[in-house]
Amino acid sequence: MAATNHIAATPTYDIAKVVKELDESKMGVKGLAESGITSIPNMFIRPPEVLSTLKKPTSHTKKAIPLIDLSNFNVPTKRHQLVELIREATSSWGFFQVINHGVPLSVLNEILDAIKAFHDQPHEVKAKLYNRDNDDEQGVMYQSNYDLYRAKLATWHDSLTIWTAPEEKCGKEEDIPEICKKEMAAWESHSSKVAEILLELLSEGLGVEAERFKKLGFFDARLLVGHCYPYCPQPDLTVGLKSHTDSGFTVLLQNQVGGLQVKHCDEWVDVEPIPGALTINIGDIIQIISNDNYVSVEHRVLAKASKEPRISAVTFFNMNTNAGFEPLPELLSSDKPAIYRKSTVKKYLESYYSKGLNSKYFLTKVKILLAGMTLSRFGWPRDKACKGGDIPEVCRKEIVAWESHSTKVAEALLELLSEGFGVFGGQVGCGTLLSYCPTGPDGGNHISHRFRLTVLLQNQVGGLQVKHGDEWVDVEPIPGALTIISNDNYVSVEHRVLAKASKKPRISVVAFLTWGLKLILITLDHCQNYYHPINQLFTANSQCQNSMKVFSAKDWIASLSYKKLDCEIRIRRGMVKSI
Ligand SMILES: O=C(O)CCC(=O)C(=O)O
Ligand SMILES: [Fe+2]
Repeated sequence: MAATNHIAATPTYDIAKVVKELDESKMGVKGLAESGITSIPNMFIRPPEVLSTLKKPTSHTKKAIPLIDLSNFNVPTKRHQLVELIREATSSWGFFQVINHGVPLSVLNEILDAIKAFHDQPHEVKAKLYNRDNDDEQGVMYQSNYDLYRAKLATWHDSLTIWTAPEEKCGKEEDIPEICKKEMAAWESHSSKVAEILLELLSEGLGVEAERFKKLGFFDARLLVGHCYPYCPQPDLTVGLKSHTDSGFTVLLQNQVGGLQVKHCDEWVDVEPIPGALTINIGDIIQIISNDNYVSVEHRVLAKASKEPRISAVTFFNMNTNAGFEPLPELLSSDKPAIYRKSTVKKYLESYYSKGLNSKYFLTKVKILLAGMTLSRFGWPRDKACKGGDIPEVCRKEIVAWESHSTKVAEALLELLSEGFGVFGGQVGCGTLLSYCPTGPDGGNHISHRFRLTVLLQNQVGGLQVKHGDEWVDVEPIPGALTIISNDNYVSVEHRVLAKASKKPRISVVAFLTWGLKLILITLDHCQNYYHPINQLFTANSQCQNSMKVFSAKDWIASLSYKKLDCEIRIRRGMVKSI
């Protein structure tokens, strides 16, 4: 304990070492809290961009996740209304609370008390159960921070986890701690009944047969978790559980301490503890299966300075690791094509862990690409050029202006590149493409077009991604910025556009020319953040590192004499480096 604090104060802080120390001590964060520390070790301190979101907004009308009364679920005349309420809640919030769900209050109180009693046991008792199997989680495990080694930082919680299905992962009867065995069994059986009712109602909400989710195997893998979020001396510097999404279907019971928050319209909304209520949410795989009719929403738990710990009992319902999933065919039509490709739970889990529990990353990976609507106007060669009068009047003036401006940018860039690379000749053609991506995928291929240089302007919706190594990286919308994409003679940069559930369509306007390098972002206005996307795109060992550059407007204008940039390009002999 003292060692951990000592390390926290040392300037050369070896996070991996401290994490290992905490793990090997088997004391959990509860042990740490009880050791009398007044400040938390550095490994728990979240970055400023997270800490700034922990403060409560001062003047908002308080939002709350939907609260749904399940008493009528078996009344045929009321069922439709209930289905609608649940459909609405799951499509807009991804979360809701239920009351009158049929689980006796005594069962709820007993499981919370039993989980607390488990965590309250002396260190020596719990330490015997403390184990970590990062590769194949199964059986019964007690541990602090189940993602301790995968996540970059630790959070303020300890958990007891018990697998109850499938058979081969199941915790052995004798391994389940006596202190909560009976209560865990009752919680599992009752939470499963609630899950069964709700998965039926969710199926009906999609207009598919009531048993659909059950038949897909959502009861095949079951995990019970008893979380404990103990007293934290500095709750403003860390979180109880970091922001994440779940994978399948989750039934959660919390005690009265609170701290669970759900992200809704970019705001963190408290899930207020309601005596007797259960909190329900769907995860990423259900979002995919429902073809985005239901949304999987980020949530987190705040750390608290309350003496009473937050306790939660959670049952996760999932498909088996080897199961495949894809948007339900019943939901698809030419108007509503599949938004996601087929995948497997195994791939989902690999992606989840490889990205430090970033589950949403998987959704972008399996998202089908959009072709969108396109309108082309080719300025060159002449035989391909459409006549001015062919351009729809609604955007004629603007397209002509865009074409002239983007061509100037491109020409200046081409001259620079030509000088820098020492290549001349070839034909400079220009085409303009307006792209509008409302809904609907093309089911198709990543774009890697034949034009040498592309000048692209996008609105703030985002969705453009560039392939960098094996990863798809977002090209963040920056107000006033143009994105330059190019294929050089040898390497072309694959890029694509994601489908979005945003109400606003993605709009982009693109000019294609024949020459270029790989990817450059030019900011045309004063934008403090123009390094951000480029930093994301850079990694130490990538080819892209040598083929991208951010130009500020100032640099760009200054460079029109071509001296400064030209010099830099020449030095790199054909490679453009970052500034
Ligand atoms: O303890 C809680 O309320 C949240 C738990 C949770 O989100 C999880 O384990 O995935
Ligand atoms: Fe969760």
